[in-house]
Amino acid sequence: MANIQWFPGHMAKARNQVQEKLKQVDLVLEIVDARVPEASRNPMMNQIVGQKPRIMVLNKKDLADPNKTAQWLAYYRAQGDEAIAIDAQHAKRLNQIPQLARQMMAAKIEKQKSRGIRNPSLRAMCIGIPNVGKSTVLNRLVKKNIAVVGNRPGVTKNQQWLKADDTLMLLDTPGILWPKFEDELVGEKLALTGAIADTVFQEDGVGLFGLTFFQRAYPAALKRAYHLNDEEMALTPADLMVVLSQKMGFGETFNRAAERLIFDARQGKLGAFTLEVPGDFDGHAE
Ligand SMILES: Nc1nc2c(ncn2[C@@H]2O[C@H](COP(=O)(O)OP(=O)(O)OP(=O)(O)O)[C@@H](O)[C@H]2O)c(=O)[nH]1
Repeated sequence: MANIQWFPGHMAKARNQVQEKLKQVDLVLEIVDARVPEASRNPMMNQIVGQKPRIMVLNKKDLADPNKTAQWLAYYRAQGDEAIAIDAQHAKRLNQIPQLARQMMAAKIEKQKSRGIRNPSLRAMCIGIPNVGKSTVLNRLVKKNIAVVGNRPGVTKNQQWLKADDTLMLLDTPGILWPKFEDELVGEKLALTGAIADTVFQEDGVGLFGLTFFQRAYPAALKRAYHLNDEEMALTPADLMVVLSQKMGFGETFNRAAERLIFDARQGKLGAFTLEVPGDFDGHAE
């Protein structure tokens, strides 16, 4: 959907940078958006991370469907990773992450101690596609506002070592790992959640995608948010969009209703939602 011609070259560069730095760390904190845990990953992430121990951090859990978050946590644990769901924006502290890192790496810590290292520390790299909340997570972990937080995808640029506590050092992503947004479904999911810039997608397509999804997966929330009756709820998504547009006072201008629906979904007006579930990345299975 998006005209992103530079994708392959940038990706190779970022992948090499990450792989180089991975040699310096004991484990990886992979940050994803809990609403789109798979769509918000770089398509090469598993190859890039390889055998490094990993904690999957499902961030923005406040915006995600708790039942589906539980399914994703179980899924990642079954794959051999550790997994945790957090709300980095509102959490005061994120002590669970260093704790989990220490549990995972207990054998290594013991080995260091047996070699006489009194205060062994772990090194972790924090990776994730733009806008999943890496900077917010890092800020919470180091308890200072060091990393630059922005709501524009691609704000994190420089790399630095940060101290979470005496036992955990953190490295920010050295490059930008983009999602697979040349895949239309992935692009639509990322656009609806606000992970990609508004300039690279068409509102009407993304709005219709969102409406179709909410009609199917969260009908009660949709009905409540726009005061829809059963008859309106039974319309096709395209016809329902026209009804919404009229209700919103936009006449039959599809675009503005689509834009508003995207805005409302991102703001949480349609409730907490998750666009995909393990084993069915269309997100429709319950
Ligand atoms: N609701 C909610 N918003 C969050 C959470 N974590 C981060 N955000 C918001 O998500 C947006 C992106 O957060 P950043 O920390 O800048 O994301 P990033 O991954 O560092 O992004 P880049 O700098 O683009 O790589 C900001 O508006 C944050 O306030 C969360 O747990 N819940």
